[in-house]
Amino acid sequence: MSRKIIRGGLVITATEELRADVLVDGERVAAVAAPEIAEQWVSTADAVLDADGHYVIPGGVDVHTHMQMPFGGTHSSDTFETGTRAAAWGGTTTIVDFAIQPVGGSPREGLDAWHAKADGRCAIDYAFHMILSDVGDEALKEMDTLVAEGITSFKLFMAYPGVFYSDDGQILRAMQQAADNGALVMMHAENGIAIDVLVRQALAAGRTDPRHHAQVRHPLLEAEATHRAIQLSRVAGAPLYVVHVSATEAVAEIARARDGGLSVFGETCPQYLFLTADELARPGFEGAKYVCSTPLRPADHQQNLWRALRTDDLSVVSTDHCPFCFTDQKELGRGDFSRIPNGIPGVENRIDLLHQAVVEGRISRRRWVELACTTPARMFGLHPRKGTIAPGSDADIVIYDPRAEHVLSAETHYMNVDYNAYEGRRVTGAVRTVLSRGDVIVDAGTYQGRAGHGAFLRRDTCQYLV
Ligand SMILES: NC(=O)NCCC(=O)O
Ligand SMILES: [Zn+2]
Ligand SMILES: [Zn+2]
Repeated sequence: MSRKIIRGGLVITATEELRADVLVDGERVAAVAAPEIAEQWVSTADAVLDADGHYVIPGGVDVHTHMQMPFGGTHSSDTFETGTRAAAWGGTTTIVDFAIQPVGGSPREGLDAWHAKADGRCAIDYAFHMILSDVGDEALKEMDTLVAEGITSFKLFMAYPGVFYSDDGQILRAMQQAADNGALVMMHAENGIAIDVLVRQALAAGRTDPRHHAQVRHPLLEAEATHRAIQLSRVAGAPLYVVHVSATEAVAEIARARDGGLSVFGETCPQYLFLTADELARPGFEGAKYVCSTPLRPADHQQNLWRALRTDDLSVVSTDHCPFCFTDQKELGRGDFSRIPNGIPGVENRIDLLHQAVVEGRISRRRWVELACTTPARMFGLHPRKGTIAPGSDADIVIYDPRAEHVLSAETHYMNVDYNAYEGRRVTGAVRTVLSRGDVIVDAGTYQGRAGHGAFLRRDTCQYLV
């Protein structure tokens, strides 16, 4: 087993920042100690990684990705191989992707299909949530078995009628099951029935461009669904995690629930923090690159999202990485915005974008780590194995250069998609070295990882529940 020392860096976790060295023994962190104490490790080490002038942070945990996901007549363009490699380049060492129960099929079929896609192909460790798209007696029973297998969270959709949509009765039943088996229900909270009416009206009136995507997906329809999901979860006695929150009015619903002592949690994504609905109105069909749901919002929503991240009304920043190429996939919705495959790429850019928020004074360094690594790991039953740097944790570690500048671009990114949503944006801070379970997989611009290094993680249940 190889012993490595990471020397001279500033170790940042969600709770502290300290000048310390980190001893890695095999796949795990063996010790974190002051440099004078760590001095004695040097003679027994196989490698010393110099982190002078760098931050030493836990590897990122991205709990919302969609690799190779069937959607809108196509598949998201990153495979587990390309997507996890890109994640590694961007300092993320764990993803939790969404397996999908096929309509008319069982969650088990969905899980088997996702294992087949991911097994032997991932560069970093991975786990699955399960999307329930056909809630019935059998699927509800299977939830219990899946929890026992480490699939401890289930996403339901109040949007996309005819695709993933569940009605309120199905949602309530799934929540009741989760209240019994300890699973966490994740909600795509948009009123899909009302949205579909507005979509039909817009198309009939000839409003077919990408910018109408955000207009029909009204903030109040996000807020209404968020409110309804919270009330259903109260009736069921189950906790609730609302994914990709973008609207001020939806944040207010979550804040009110949390102030009332409910186990309700919110996630947002970099696209809602750094991009606005103006992107959808780009010339020609360019706006299609920015079609995702919930949609990008007008600029005034952003300051509320940032504030909610500071007050913990929003607790996690994930990417909802769901890439579709502009040239041949987004194209499917030319002339009808409702046919544009929904999703934005970002798994490679999250750590850098959030660091930019540190540089700009929006969040602290510890909050950066908490939002991107520690809380997602705790929320989804992966902590303390993932999301922190402590004796016994997996040695998933990023050595981060806080001063290096670089420009986000499709020319240089590793995601398998032909555009970057943040094209041309200059950021301060860059990943230098990435360790995944003790192995160096990225170092100084070279990739040393391999498909199949990443292992499937059986997760515990959410650690925020009382
Ligand atoms: N978010 C999005 O636009 N696409 C991925 C599917 C989902 O998360 O709803
Ligand atoms: Zn969603
Ligand atoms: Zn998603």
